[in-house]
Amino acid sequence: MTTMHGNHKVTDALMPYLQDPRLVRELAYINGQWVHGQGDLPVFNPATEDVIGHVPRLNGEQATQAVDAAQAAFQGWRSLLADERAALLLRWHDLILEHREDLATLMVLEQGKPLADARGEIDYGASFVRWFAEEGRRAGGDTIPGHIPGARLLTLREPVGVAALITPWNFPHAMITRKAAAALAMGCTLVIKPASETPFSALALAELAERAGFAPGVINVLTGSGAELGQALCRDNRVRALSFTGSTAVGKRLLAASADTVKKCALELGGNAPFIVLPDMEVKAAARAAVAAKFQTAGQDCLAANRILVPRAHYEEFLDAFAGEMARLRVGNGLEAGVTMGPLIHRQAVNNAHTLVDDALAQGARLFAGSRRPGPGPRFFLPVLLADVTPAMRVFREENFCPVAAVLPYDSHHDLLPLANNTEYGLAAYVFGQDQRLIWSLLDGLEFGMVAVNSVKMTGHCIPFGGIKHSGLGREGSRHGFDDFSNIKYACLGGL
Ligand SMILES: NC(=O)c1ccc[n+]([C@@H]2O[C@H](COP(=O)([O-])OP(=O)(O)OC[C@H]3O[C@@H](n4cnc5c(N)ncnc54)[C@H](O)[C@@H]3O)[C@@H](O)[C@H]2O)c1
Ligand SMILES: N[C@@H](CC=O)C(=O)O
Repeated sequence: MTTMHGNHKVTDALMPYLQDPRLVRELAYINGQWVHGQGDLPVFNPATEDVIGHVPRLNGEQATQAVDAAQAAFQGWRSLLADERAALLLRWHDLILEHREDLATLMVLEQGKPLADARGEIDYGASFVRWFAEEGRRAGGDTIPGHIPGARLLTLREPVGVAALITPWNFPHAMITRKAAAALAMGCTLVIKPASETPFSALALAELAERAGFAPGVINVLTGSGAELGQALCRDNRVRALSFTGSTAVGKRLLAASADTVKKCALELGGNAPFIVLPDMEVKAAARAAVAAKFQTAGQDCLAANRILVPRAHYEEFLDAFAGEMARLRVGNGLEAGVTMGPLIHRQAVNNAHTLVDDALAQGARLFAGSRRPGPGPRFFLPVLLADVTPAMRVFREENFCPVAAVLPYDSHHDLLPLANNTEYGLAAYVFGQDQRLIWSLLDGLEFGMVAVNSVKMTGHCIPFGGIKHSGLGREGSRHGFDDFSNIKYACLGGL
């Protein structure tokens, strides 16, 4: 059922939750128009499995129409002064924060994370919009001390043109703004394809961008099958940059599909973070940090501590402390006060979690704490602590992306780098301890794009976020965030 708000159809399932129901858009956004598709896709609340709304299933032809619109808008957008683009971005930023509560509530309803985490993501996502609005004012080129008599040498930093952004469901707001803000500030125009599980966060961003005054075609949002729409965007030669955040498997397919059109490809892919506890680390503090690093976003986080390495001398003590901290987690509907861990995104994710635990137990792991009983709904998985994990187990080799903690002992610090680096992934790693010599030895030897020492919090608008190996290409945020959306043009002015 729906209710009209002006010319705005809003699903009744969401009405009671929002101050501004017009933020809910059940249509895709192309060239400043809200459009239907070839049928509709349901959007589910993962905590209750209620259908909270529908979005259109667009086809490849409509993806091409979106690229048409972005291409048509590009010259006008890039020709604005950096200050003019910045003003629009800051207006968008302000509108996002003005609607923080509604955006966070909408995120809980479609993604499931606790409301406090959703509010945090809105703040995190908005911080990229402000950051790149300001950085865009300083994104110039260089002059070069020359080697050619009578010539002056310089570089110009130029927007690539139309950028396609394909984003995941686990951070349905911030993974869009982290890309979109950099691309827009640089002068690119956008075609955004959010995850089908969480389209409303993306469409609400488009609604607020429209209110901020972005011209038609500058920002376009497609809804529908990732495979169909993604392929259309990859094949389109006018799309000059593809920025993808998602699984390594899909990222590899998109990289291959972009080869024929030689696009700039930025890939933010999966992780398999080691969490290293050094022998001089206070055990209870290490356990508290490890629980926070493991169960953030119910483990559905690219930065989640996937493998926890503990010195054998403190092993059982750590397991007890970890179990005690894990027991404090409150699993439930993200809208309920006090809930600290929500559901997984779909039933398949729950099945995957059980399969990982079964595989580990079959190979000798210990179920040290936690329960295999059902949670408060079909998409819930209660936290589990596995001890005596080995590199032979899937829970060690794969990105778990669920609330299953995998802990293993080590005997010597010489074991740490071989264990930590024993993965195809290379996104993030954690080290907790005081021995500076050992910390620096690990910092030098860890094959990861980001290393956090004595801190679970590592991410933010000002840091170069990204991985190496099979965790991706490129960096988002920081001053490096423009690289994936710009080209450097060299100019040699001779005969002077
Ligand atoms: N490195 C990072 O910054 C980062 C951040 C968040 C999530 N992730 C990773 O994302 C993964 C979880 O997100 P997910 O389940 O949405 O990933 P996913 O790869 O299944 O989907 C990501 C996006 O790609 C689209 N997609 C799916 N198949 C496609 C195809 N064949 N062609 C084009 N597009 C396609 C989806 O619709 C979605 O929009 C995890 O591996 C996680 O580690 C990484
Ligand atoms: N937590 C990550 C998102 C990955 O899942 C971030 O902060 O970017």
